[in-house]
Amino acid sequence: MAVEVTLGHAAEAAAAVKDKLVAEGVPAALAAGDSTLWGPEAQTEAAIRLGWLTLPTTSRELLPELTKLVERVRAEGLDHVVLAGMGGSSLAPEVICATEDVPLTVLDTTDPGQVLRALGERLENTVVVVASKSGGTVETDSHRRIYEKAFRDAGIDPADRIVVVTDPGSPLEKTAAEAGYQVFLADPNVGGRYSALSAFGLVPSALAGADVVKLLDDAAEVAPSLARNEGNPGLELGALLGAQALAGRDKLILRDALSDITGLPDWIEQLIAESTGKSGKGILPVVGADSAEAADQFSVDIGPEGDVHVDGPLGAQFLVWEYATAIAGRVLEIDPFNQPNVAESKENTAKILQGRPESAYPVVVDGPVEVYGDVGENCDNLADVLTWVLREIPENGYLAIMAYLDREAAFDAAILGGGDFEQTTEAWAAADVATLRNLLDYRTDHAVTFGWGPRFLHSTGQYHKGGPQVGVFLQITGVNSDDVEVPGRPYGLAELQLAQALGDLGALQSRGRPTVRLHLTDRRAGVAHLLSVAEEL
Ligand SMILES: O=P(O)(O)OC[C@H]1O[C@H](O)[C@H](O)[C@@H](O)[C@@H]1O
Repeated sequence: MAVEVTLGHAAEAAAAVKDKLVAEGVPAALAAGDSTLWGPEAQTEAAIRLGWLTLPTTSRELLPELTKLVERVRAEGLDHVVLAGMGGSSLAPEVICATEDVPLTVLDTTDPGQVLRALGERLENTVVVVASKSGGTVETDSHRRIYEKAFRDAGIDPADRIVVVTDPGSPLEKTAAEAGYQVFLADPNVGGRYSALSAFGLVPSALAGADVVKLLDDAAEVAPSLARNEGNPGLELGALLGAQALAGRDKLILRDALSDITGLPDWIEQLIAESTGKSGKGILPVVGADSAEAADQFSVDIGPEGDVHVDGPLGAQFLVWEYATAIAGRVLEIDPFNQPNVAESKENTAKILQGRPESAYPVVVDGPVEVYGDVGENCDNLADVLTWVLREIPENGYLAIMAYLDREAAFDAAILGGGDFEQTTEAWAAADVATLRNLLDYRTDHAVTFGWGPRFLHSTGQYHKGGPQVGVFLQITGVNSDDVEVPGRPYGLAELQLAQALGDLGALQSRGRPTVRLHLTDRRAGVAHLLSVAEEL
């Protein structure tokens, strides 16, 4: 089944951009892997970043070894699959498994409570995929160390339970070889966010029980159309994204609209934000909003409905969105394969971990919520602070909420509450800090994004620092009652989590953008207070 892109009211603007791309011979050149399409400065990187175009075929080489691994894991009754991976090393498997409704525990967090929950769940039946292209990502390295210790403490040999996916020659490949872990080497000519159909997408998904052959088949079916000038969904979509951004509609509202796919917007968010958000330009994906409300926004729905929509099976969607993002990069004249500003927050975090964060004093304390930052003088309570934050958003700007908390904490509240489906959903929303996005969105026409830290650092984090400097940043941290030591490191997850939050805050502040940190001195009460204040604004 192919992918259908319906452009609705946006068709005319996209057509002009598409005609230019066709006249320049771009569709066939991109499909053939031409690394010159993004200009001389981008060429060296592009030359080693176009391997995703052929993954629907080349990834099949992995299947025999992967099938054997799946059989072994099944035979041993290991039915709790944990994936430790950040950004491009976990976002695709999360969508694949959610879509196929097979359970996968994704660890892309440094929240001690969230990691403890995963550790506490059926360790004796657990297999862990440690996925990192670079092999040096601090979160994933920490998770590997933590699970190694947990297995050893339980009398389990980590070599029986840890599977590694990485690039050839990475430090993780070396560590894995020394430890005797099974290693799947990924294609090094594929960047992290373009790696959905590589070993990074396939290994954890197959272990969790997803049909990865179908994924490759669906992608292979759409691949030939990507060389065409007409009937090329990647070209249509790329021209649309580029045309909208050039016209000032650079906030992309992404919605799941009655598709069979669950959660694709979160994967697209990383692909588009990291690929386009640089050199003061870019497209900001907004996940969770109901509709485009302002002149700088436009909506694309995933599924068969909506004015502008993209419909088709998941494997094909991956390839089409990757192609479209590369096309949008050409239209916007940026390099869609680098992420020049991601390292900055990581470096700040490393510095904070080496020293001690400077102690700061809250400018406002409102119940279980402490407020840090340069908020206006007349801010006496949380309501004033939130109002100030909303007023600071400039024309064509946006608000980014970034929560370094436990992504699953609200599930506990919902389960504890009992009740039917509706009551459970309500209890969950009332305890989920992500609900703040909807509440603040309701108070402004500007785009409001929500990201879980440190997950978003590997996604929209690039855009916030490298894209147009029109963001206002609301960071949320919380007290940790538990901690998890990171074996072999002088810090635990709680310290790492706070250092990541403060490291990114520093990077945003250095750009002169308004930044506020809300610190919850009691997490549950803090979230409840924050939501009730936002509701009353
Ligand atoms: O797979 P890894 O090397 O661990 O990288 C995980 C993530 O790290 C960085 O933040 C990159 O900007 C992302 O594109 C990448 O997906």
